[in-house]
Amino acid sequence: MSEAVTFSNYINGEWVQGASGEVGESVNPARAKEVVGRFQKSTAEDLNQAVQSAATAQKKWRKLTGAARGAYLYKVADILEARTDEVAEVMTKEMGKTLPEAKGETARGVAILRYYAGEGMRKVGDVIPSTDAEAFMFTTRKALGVVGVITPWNFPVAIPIWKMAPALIYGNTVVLKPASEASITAAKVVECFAEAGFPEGVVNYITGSGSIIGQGLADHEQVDGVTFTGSDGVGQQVGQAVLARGGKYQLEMGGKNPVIVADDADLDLAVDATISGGLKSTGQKCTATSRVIVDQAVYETFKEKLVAKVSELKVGDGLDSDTWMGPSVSKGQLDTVLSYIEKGKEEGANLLFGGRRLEDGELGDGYYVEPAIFDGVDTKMSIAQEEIFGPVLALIKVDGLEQAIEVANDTKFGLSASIFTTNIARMMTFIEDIDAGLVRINAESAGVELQAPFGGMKQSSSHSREQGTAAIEFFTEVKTVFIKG
Ligand SMILES: NC(=O)C1=CN([C@@H]2O[C@H](COP(=O)(O)OP(=O)(O)OC[C@H]3O[C@@H](n4cnc5c(N)ncnc54)[C@H](OP(=O)(O)O)[C@@H]3O)[C@@H](O)[C@H]2O)C=CC1
Ligand SMILES: O=C(O)CCC(=O)C(=O)O
Repeated sequence: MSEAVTFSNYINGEWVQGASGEVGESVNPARAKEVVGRFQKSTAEDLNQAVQSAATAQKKWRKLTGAARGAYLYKVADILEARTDEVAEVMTKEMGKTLPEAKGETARGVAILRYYAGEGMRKVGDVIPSTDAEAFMFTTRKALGVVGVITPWNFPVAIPIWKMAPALIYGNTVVLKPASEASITAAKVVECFAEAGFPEGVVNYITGSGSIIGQGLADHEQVDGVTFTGSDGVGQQVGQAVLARGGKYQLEMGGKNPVIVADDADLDLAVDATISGGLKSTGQKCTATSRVIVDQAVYETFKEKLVAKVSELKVGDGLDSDTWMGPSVSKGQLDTVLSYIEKGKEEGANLLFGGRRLEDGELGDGYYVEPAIFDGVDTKMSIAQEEIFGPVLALIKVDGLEQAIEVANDTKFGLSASIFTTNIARMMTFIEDIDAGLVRINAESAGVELQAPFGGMKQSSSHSREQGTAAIEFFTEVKTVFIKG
């Protein structure tokens, strides 16, 4: 075993080892022999302790004023900001995104913490006129209680924070179970919470397998709400388990996000946005562009420009300053991407560019794949329907906006969608007819603003929204109060 640090669980204000004594390894996808850190393979008994400590702490935590809870979040923000370089480097080493992206994500985490710290001072209800002249009616809100937070590896700082910060500000306590592949980055985030001096039990962090700890949170009677981001298969399982015991759940799952390039589009802008939206973070975003729906009048020109620019992208270790795109997060994810590339070819699409595993020199130690561009894609093909979570762009030729929107909507997902056009009537038609929670005009499909609602239609989400003021809807319940004098 190498000298990599072993991280403990954080339960009831203390860093504690799991009952099994077993640890898992988190490796660097850029150099798979390098262990970034070790994490506890926790048991149901450990989980029970974490949930108990959260349940006990919640009674006092919810009695604090919003301003007092916000003061803790402001402290975490300052601590995380001061540790940005360290946290970002661990993130790049652990899940592969480039260092500038990792720093940007950490800065986003800081901004989210400050936003929700401020929410502690904002209104939580409304006065509603009663039909009784002697009565006073208003709404107030109550925290859910204990919230289970199950997060993926692709945004290992921003996603845990955009779930934990609103949970905490509205008076809930939290048990975080991060993705095993990003457990070490999550531990760094939790260190910032620990350093901020939260009362014991308010924030708990427990690592281990999804099927034991994640499923255990979904099944646990004392966990009042579960917020999940990850694959649609696991999301549905989590939702059903929580629903079966009468708990509240929120699911953020996959995407198969289209960009439409109309015949009047600024093609250079559309090419840049397709590349940024589709290939940044190695295509591992639920908001990543994966279907590129181009009007036949500009198809050939757009395709040439796209291939020319993608062929210039440098793939390598995210820590190297000249790297544009890092590795896939794991061997499993790389294999998934490569298998979709094979499937695309088998189903008759034309692999126009890339799509090979990169193994020359030092790249051979990591999980690298060339960005892939498919031409001649039919909307029924697997690469046009299933979430790949890799740097694969599927070009689909259409004739006019009506067909473009029809193709764009022809999927079970509905997270984000963008269009490139200079025509305002087309923009309005797109806004009206596209089935997506995030509608983007002349902008890439990825990238969300923390103060705005985030979530999708159809099978992308549980028809709920995260972030911004929308978060209060999940993390609290409304009480309608009627007072008669
Ligand atoms: N919407 C998004 O942002 C994301 C989508 N994905 C999609 O999912 C695919 C697979 O990625 P993967 O990481 O395996 O995603 P998963 O859905 O398996 O993992 C997401 C989180 O759920 C946990 N988990 C796993 N199994 C269970 C379970 N039975 N009950 C409760 N929690 C569980 C995981 O823990 P553990 O890591 O320990 O298994 C992790 O914390 C990707 O290829 C991509 O298509 C993935 C990540 C993010
Ligand atoms: O586009 C973004 O910045 C957010 C993406 C996201 O939430 C995800 O991939 O899970």
